[in-house]
Amino acid sequence: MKDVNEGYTTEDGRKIGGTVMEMKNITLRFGGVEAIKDISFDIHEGEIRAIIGPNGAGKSSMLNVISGFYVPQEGEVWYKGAPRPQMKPFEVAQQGIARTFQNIALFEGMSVLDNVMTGRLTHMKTGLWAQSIWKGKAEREEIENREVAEKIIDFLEIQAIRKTPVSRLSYGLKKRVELARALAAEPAILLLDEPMAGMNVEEKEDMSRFILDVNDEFGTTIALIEHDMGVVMDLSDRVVVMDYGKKIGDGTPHEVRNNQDVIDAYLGVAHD
Ligand SMILES: Nc1ncnc2c1ncn2[C@@H]1O[C@H](COP(=O)(O)OP(=O)(O)OP(=O)(O)O)[C@@H](O)[C@H]1O
Repeated sequence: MKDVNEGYTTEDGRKIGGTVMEMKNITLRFGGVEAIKDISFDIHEGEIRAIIGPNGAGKSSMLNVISGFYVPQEGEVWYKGAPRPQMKPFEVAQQGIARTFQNIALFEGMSVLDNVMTGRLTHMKTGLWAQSIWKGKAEREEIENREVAEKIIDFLEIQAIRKTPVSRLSYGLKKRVELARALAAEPAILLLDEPMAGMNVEEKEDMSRFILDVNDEFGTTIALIEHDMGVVMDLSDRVVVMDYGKKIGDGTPHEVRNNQDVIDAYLGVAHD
């Protein structure tokens, strides 16, 4: 049942692996509204894959299908060469798919470090019962989790605020802490929901750099959604373009930018 394609080489000479995830003929309806209409695309190991489209195009719905939050009425999600059975979002997370949210979803009263540690939950094997009878194992696990969290905090340059409650941070830093928490899960695929939304130019540049660094340093496969086309073009290896629930373009940023359907869709709507 393997359905893994070959890898490819990007325009700037980076080697990308084979298919790690495949959306096959996905249709998702909310009552009479078809949010996703028969869409297929793949995500390769190690690439940065963007899904873009104007407001209401169906991007969030697609991200929610990937993360297991929505179950499509038609189509299949294939992961690592096999169809993924219907599962709950936490089970999808346990399979190595982590995400950030468009509206920051951090524990505001907790420190940066504690928030990042919550990203390790899917890796914690020792339950409360085991902890009470086998303290050593729980302690070892705690130390390992702490090491991963600290490594990511260093990598994203947030050491100076590791003890600061999240409520006191700027918007841009909160977004970076959210990225840190998702990375703490050491995901195979990282899903970013409009990572640059609401940011100023400097914050956008910082976030772009960190996304590229994460992909480069950890080899993490990244799928992100964004409605601002400009933001993702420099960042992405390949781009899917959605409009009114349909896929209207799929290819390298260069190919997509020169696609007439994409140009029309973007010229036809107001942007913020
Ligand atoms: N839970 C829901 N119930 C009913 N309709 C929904 C629901 N979620 C999304 N929709 C509809 O599905 C369509 C696609 O919405 P979606 O949020 O996926 O688009 P989007 O591209 O992410 O938009 P944006 O850029 O504004 O976030 C829209 O018509 C929307 O109104």
